[in-house]
Amino acid sequence: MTKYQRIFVIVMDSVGTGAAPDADKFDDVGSDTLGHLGEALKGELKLPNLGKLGLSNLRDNPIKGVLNAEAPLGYYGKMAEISAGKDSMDGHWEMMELPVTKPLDYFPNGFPEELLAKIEKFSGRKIIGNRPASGTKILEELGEEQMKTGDLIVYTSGDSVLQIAAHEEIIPVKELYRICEYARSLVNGPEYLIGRVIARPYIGPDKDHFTRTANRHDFSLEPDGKTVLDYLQEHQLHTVGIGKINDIFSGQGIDEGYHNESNMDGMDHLDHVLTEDFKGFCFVNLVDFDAMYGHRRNPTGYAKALMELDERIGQVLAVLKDDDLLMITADHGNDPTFRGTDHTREFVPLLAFSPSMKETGSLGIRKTFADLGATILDNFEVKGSDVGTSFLADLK
Ligand SMILES: O=P(O)(O)O[C@H]1O[C@H](CO)[C@@H](O)[C@H]1O
Ligand SMILES: [Mn+2]
Ligand SMILES: [Mn+2]
Repeated sequence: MTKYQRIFVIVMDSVGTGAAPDADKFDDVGSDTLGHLGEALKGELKLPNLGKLGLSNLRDNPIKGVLNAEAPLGYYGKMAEISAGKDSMDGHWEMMELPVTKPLDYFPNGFPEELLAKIEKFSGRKIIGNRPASGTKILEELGEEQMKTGDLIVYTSGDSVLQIAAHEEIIPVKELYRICEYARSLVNGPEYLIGRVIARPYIGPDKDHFTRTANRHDFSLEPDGKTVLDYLQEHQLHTVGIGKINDIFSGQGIDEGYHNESNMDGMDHLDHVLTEDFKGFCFVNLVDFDAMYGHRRNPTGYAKALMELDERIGQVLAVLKDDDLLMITADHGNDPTFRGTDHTREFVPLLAFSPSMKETGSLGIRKTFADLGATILDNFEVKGSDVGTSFLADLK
């Protein structure tokens, strides 16, 4: 029998909770997004609702400012990742029981000339940049040049991403999307296999005033197999994607999709979906933690965004029905106090709550993010790929 009618999963993008067992392979030993945020905020990181759900309980050492709940509301644990990379796509696909086992290509020394030449020919524009960079820093360096020449700014990071930044008034967003779509078609393998081509539009008069807009668009690889979303859809269960979810899965397996302008806009969409009557799964991604604060190595902004979310979580808890299940997690780390500006290979939190729960407790350390997807399928009695292990029976 279906235990929960509606399952909601909120992915707090990049909110990791301590270096993963394989962090050494990623040069991320010592990273801890939540732990270091607590320290940076010197006790001022107040997360009463996430705290009640067990956000500190799931750790060996509590987050400074976030007390261990004596009686947590629900179940808590943490999950390790088995995917080859530490990008959003790896994390989300793995949650949906499709871990990325083949390492994707990344380009620490920039993209090959031959690939860029094709993009230049297609677009009729020259390419500048072509190196790993922070997306805001590279605008400071090359944005004004782009405004004069109309060249494309191409850059990457430690992830498998090809990012194209373009001033909206110089290269219209539609044109940028067309160029990105073309670039996407060049990197679906076998020669080059890149996780995401990302359009990065921005506006502003000069280098001190450039801001990136919500017209960011991620062109992801299409999932190379069935995900939990597909299995649910095949069984007439409703699937909703809020925020980057639609992009991350190339729309595959998603019935209803919402684009987010910000974390709070994403929570507004969730509030709306919470009023809908359906049987199925709503998957929410909140990207500001990552894009606005993690990569920018800004702990204060990161903490403020978490506190804003915490307040909204409180409101969500108040409207959940007995046959709803809410799970909160993350897709990787992005420790804003760590060296560099890349994601960090970390455990992610796992919080599970339903008003109907009679007991509370630990879900332990899960070996893969796929346990989350396995639990969702188990709930709806749908058979999937069996990559993960369901913890449905533990939720009492
Ligand atoms: O520095 P910005 O442009 O935010 O880019 C970051 O965003 C990408 C996608 O999350 C990461 O790979 C990193 O490059
Ligand atoms: Mn992410
Ligand atoms: Mn990121």
